[in-house]
Parts: sequence; structure tokens; C-alpha cells
Amino acid sequence: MAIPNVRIPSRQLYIDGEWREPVKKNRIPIISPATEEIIGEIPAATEEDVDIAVEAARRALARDDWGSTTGAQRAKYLRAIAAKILERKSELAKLESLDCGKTLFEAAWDMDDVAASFEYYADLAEALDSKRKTPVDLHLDSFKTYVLREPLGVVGLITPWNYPLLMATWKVAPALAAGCAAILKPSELASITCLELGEICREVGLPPGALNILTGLGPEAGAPLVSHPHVDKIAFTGSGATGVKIMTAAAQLVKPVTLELGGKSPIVVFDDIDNLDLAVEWTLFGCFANAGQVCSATSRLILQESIASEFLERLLLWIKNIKISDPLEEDCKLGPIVSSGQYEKVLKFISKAKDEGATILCGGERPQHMKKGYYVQPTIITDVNTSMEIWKEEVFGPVLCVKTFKTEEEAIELANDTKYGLASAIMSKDVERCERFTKAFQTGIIWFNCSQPTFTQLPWGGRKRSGFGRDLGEWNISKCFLVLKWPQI
Ligand SMILES: NC(=O)c1ccc[n+]([C@@H]2O[C@H](COP(=O)([O-])OP(=O)(O)OC[C@H]3O[C@@H](n4cnc5c(N)ncnc54)[C@H](O)[C@@H]3O)[C@@H](O)[C@H]2O)c1
Ligand SMILES: C[N+](C)(C)CCCC=O
Ligand code: NA
Repeated sequence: MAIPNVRIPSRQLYIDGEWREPVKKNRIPIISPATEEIIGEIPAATEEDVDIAVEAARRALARDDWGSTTGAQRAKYLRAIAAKILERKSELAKLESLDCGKTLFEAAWDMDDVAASFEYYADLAEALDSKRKTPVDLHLDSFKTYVLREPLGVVGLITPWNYPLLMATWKVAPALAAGCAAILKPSELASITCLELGEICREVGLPPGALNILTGLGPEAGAPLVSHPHVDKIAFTGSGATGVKIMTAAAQLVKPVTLELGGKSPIVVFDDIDNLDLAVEWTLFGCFANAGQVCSATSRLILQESIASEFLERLLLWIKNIKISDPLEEDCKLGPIVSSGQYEKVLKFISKAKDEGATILCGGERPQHMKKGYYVQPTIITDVNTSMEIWKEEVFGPVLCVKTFKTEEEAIELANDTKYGLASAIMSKDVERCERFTKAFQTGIIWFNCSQPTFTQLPWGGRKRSGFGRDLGEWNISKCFLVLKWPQI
């Protein structure tokens, strides 16, 4: 099948509404996860560029063309951005697929979600105008007041590579809707589409400095943003290890942070499911979509013993239908892992599981027909016990581990047997049981008879080591990007 052609634009940092070369002029190569070849480069920001971007953001807040806008005015920019994303959807999807190895189909889906998020936050920006001042009756003649909602200020948005533009949008759109000035630091492993967002902002005439985009390495471009005294907040999505570093650094300045971190989410399957094949399909989608590089991947299958062998047999049949190929091939179902580092990590998890006594039921290796690229077969691991690393740690690759249970109590205990608390799924036709699980699951997101559907209107985020704060929904704006104050009048 022909691979579509796409040119990777060469960009600089996007600061103050312009393309600007990094002060140190450094660049980072873009390595194709599908071919291992260098296919372009991105600018590498350092502390000096962070200073310049923060200044630009502060100036934007001080200027009327951004700092005094109404929500309705900001909504116009957000809608214009959404329209441009849709206009360039096919090109952006290809760029994202080239950059992070995501299948073209999934990348196109993500671009629709990106545009929908900008549209959704445009609606919320408009709605903010009537909520800016909330009268509060003190029942006193001598004192009157109201509560005012204001943009928090300059916000640093640090994002991962697995859904490059979508994860950025989940932060950029609400930050702009609230009227903050933002500095986005996307992942060095997948920054192409985030830089194109800069071009889109320039084209729609977003006031200079309202959004600045600094690509670069975490310690060089992300860390200075976190410790910058004039950055008022950090909203972070990424790994737990980096989350700890960010929270520690931000604490030195008593800077608020929100953390969207990893997970090891369970999918619990009961023997009363109506349609075994459908449950198998959701199980595969829940763990192998985006090659398993999903924070909410339901990567622990908790299976009722009475259907375990039939279910696993069916999984093995279905798994053969997963086409592994260059992600730009239209019917590709599983592309490569994002980088050689992540690829090595995934293979190490699999070999450690073997060493610890688990059984690799299928997969576990590089697919024979892919000679180049960071490909890993979809892998199912059984004979797992709860002390094994494969049960406890986030793999972030196409690896599903399986345990069986007899009773509902045992299933709940296994589901919650994790330091993480992002998402969970239950497959059962018993509605009351699903309700009981809603109460029992220690996670922020709960799916009934499916896994992964995500809605812009609903709060996205976790508990325990999966972090705190919420992306999406109105909570994102109100809790992350607005601040309350009141005058006595
Ligand atoms: N909860 C969610 O919504 C969600 C969504 C997507 C991904 N994730 C998680 O993200 C992880 C995968 O993403 P990743 O590998 O890009 O994560 P990562 O932590 O390696 O990197 C995330 C971002 O942090 C930056 N960074 C690294 N070190 C830094 C430092 N010292 N200071 C400031 N910034 C720094 C990176 O450059 C990148 O932009 C997984 O654990 C996944 O579960 C969570
Ligand atoms: C919307 N998805 C596809 C569930 C992805 C959420 C982001 C986590 O990695
Ligand atoms: Na890349």
C-alpha cells in the first residue's frame, strides 16, 4: 500500500507571535519510529528562551488586546483555531503519525478531538462573561461584595508525546479560554504538530504572547519553566517520575501544579457478559490502541475464572487480526513504539515478567516482518501474581497482563491493587453490579462495557499516584486557570 507523502515544516520557537531561533541555536533531530531515520529537526529551547517567552506572556496579559478581552472575544480565536485544524486535518494527522508512530486512522481521530476541544472551550469562554462577577449577599447594609473570577496569569503547560496535539490542546484551549497567557512545552519526542499550532495561531491573529511554544528537552526547557518566578502555574501531563520532579520544584515557589500522570488500569470481565466477542474487542482496544501508549490503557485484564479459557482463546483469535505495519498505511492497526528508549523499556518489562515466572501467551517480541522501526507484537501475559513488576508498573506498550477471579469481592480487590487510580472498566450486564463497582473503583474514570471513550464535557484525571486536578470539562477552567478574589465595596 502506498505511503502518503508529507513535508515536515522546519520551524523555530514560537514566541511573542513570531518564529524565533533559540538563543543557543540548538536543534534536536526527529527520528521516525517507523524507519529509525532522521526525518527533520525541532528547535531546542533553554532557560534563556524561557525568560524571553515569559516576558512575552506577561506583556500579553498587560496589553488590552489580550489582557482585557471578554470571553466572547477569546472564543472567536478558539473557533478560528478549530477551523484551521480541520482545514489541515489530513496533513496534521500525517505529521503526527510520522512523528510518534500513531496509526493514521487514530491520528485523524485525534485531530477531530482537537478541533472539538477548541470549540468546546470557545463555548465555555463565552459562558464565562456572565459568571465573571458573582454577587454574594452578606445580609449587611454596611458591607457589600462580589466574587470575581480572573485568569490565573502566565501558565506553563508541559505535555507528553502519546497524543501530542490532543494533550497540548486539553491544556492550551482552557488556558486561553480563561484569558491566561500560556507557554506550551511539548515532548521532545513529538513536537511537530504542536509547532504547527503556533503557525495556526499566527494565521488566525492570536495576539502576540498569548500562546508561546517552546520545544526542547525536559530538563533544559521544561524545568526552567517550572522554577521561573513569573510563571504562576504548571499544568503537567506525563510520567510519575517527572511529575514528582515538577511538584518538588514548584513547591519551592509555592506554585500550584496539576498533575495528570500514568496508570495501570484494570478491565474486569464477568461471566454474565452478553456478547463475548464484543468484550474481547473492547479488551483489545483498551490495551492495544495507540500501541498501548495510553495513560488510561486497561492493561490489567481481571477475568472471571468460569470464562477464562474461552475468553483467552477468543482473544488469541482476534489478536491475529491486528495488522502491524507502517502507521501511515491506511489499514494499519498497530504502529511502532515512539522511540528506541521506550521500545527497549517495553521489551525489558516483557523479559522481566518471564524471569519472574509469568507466561508469555502470545507476542513478546519484535514482529518478524518489520525489519526496521520500534515495533513490538501485541503481547498477552498470564500466570501473573500481584508481586510481579508486570502487574504493578505501567508498561506504556502493547502488553496486557491477565489474572482470574472467582467472586466479586476478589475482583474489586484485584482492581484496586495498584498505586495508580486513573481509570477502570467493568464488563457485565448486571447494572447493579456496575453501580457497586462505580463506588468501589478507586479511579477518576470508570467505563461500563467499553474502554477508553472520552468526552470533552467530562473531567479527566486520576487519584492516588495518577495525579490530581482535572483536564477537560468546566472543572479544568475553574480549578486550573481561574483565580477567585473579592473586593469590599
Ligand atoms: N493522565 C493523563 O491524562 C496522561 C495522558 C497522557 C500521558 N500520560 C502519562 O505520560 C507518560 C508518558 O509521557 P512521557 O514519556 O512524555 O512523559 P515524561 O514525563 O517523560 O515527559 C512529559 C513532559 O515532561 C517534560 N519533562 C521531562 N523532564 C522534565 C523536568 N525535569 N522538568 C520539566 N519538564 C520535564 C518532557 O520533556 C515532556 O514534555 C506516561 O506515564 C503516561 O501515562 C498521562
Ligand atoms: C482520549 N484517549 C484516547 C483516551 C487518550 C487519553 C490520553 C491519555 O493518554
Ligand atoms: Na518523534
